[in-house]
Amino acid sequence: MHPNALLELTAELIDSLLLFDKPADTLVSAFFREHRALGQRERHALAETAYAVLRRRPLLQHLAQSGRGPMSRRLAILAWEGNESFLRGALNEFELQWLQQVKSVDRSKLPAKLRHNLPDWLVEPLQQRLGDEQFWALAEAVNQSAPLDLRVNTLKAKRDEVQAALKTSGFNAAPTPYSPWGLRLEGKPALQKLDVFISGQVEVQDEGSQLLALLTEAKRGEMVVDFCAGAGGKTLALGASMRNTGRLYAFDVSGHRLEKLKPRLARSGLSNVYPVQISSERDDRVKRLAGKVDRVLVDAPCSGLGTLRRNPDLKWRQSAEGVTELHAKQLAILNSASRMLKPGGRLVYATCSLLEEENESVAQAFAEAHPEFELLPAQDVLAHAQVPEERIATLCENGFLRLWPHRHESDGFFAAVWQRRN
Ligand SMILES: C[S@@+](CC[C@H](N)C(=O)[O-])C[C@H]1O[C@@H](n2cnc3c(N)ncnc32)[C@H](O)[C@@H]1O
Repeated sequence: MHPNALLELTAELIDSLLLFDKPADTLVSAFFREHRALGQRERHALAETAYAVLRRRPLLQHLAQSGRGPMSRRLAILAWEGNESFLRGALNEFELQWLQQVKSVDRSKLPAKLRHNLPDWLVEPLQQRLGDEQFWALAEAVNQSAPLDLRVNTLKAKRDEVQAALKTSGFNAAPTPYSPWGLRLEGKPALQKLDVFISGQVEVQDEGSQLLALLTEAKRGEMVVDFCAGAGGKTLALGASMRNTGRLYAFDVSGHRLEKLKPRLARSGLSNVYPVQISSERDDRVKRLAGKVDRVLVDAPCSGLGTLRRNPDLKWRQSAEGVTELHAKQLAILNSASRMLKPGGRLVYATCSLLEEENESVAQAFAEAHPEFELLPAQDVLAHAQVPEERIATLCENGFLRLWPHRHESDGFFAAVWQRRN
């Protein structure tokens, strides 16, 4: 495709993303379906450039003011993530000079909000929690793209076998530092074509998500509920750690998300999973399981702010008011889900949010209302779960799991673990 045509298409995509009416990944997928002729490299440049605009929107909009022509084209030029000389082939004389001039701006002298590129409502709680130095490290980390992590399906293969098979196919992967199931790939190969993927030996799953399933420690023959299963990333990990025995219910209010679990289940070789669409957390099927379940994982709906590396649009689509509503929803789901546990049973509450309001504050409200649940320090649970002992301390704060993109190279996650007293 001619450079200018690709730049114009990129500007068109940016225009649609900046409406913020749908998730960016949904819009990008729909855009690629509409433009089937685009090659792999063109898609990469287009999507990465559009995501770069979402990541650094305040900075780029500020710098773009001095240019000419449609704003989305200026943003695409400034954020361009493809080949540099290809871009130059798309620019007119004015744009070439302008780009040169903008590149010479000393960005370290710009106001803080143009350097961290986060909305005010998010800056305050994060700065308060982390202090200045860590806050800036986090702001930098969430503006990078995330590595590609795989979880090895231990029902079908061992981690070192998959690592060797990937190497034979020309891909380098290293064991993840914390999860005993994880491999981190170099680059971003098209996995769908690889044998290890087709045969269900691996699934794509961020290392942080793997740690949530590890905290649940689902065992052979147990009755387990993944209460907010979605497309089943954690369900698959739980089913494998149950060695395909017992009963694993995958609940979710979204039938559409549960549908996406089906092909993944087929690849995984699991036959102990029962997907169930519930109407709400108060569904009769939830009530019927009261006091019967060994382990419940509540991977609650949340702001997703721990996944900003993958979903940078979330910082512009979420709000302080939205987070307050989520807190109430999370507590309601956790309360309902907790009733299913039998004495001695384990409850895990998790989010991929960075904010205390969705994390410690929900855990604290739950604990105050439920003295029948005793907190199990996350560091003790992780020590059982084959996470390397010497690394566990860095993963936990005040007895909770707390993962941060700038410290752990994973998405941001929180988890609290309780046991129901006898
Ligand atoms: C963080 S996502 C789950 C991701 C999933 N566990 C995974 O590993 O891929 C939260 C899920 O909660 C579901 N959800 C929202 N409200 C719910 C409710 N009241 N009861 C159960 N699930 C709910 C959403 O549909 C969404 O799929």
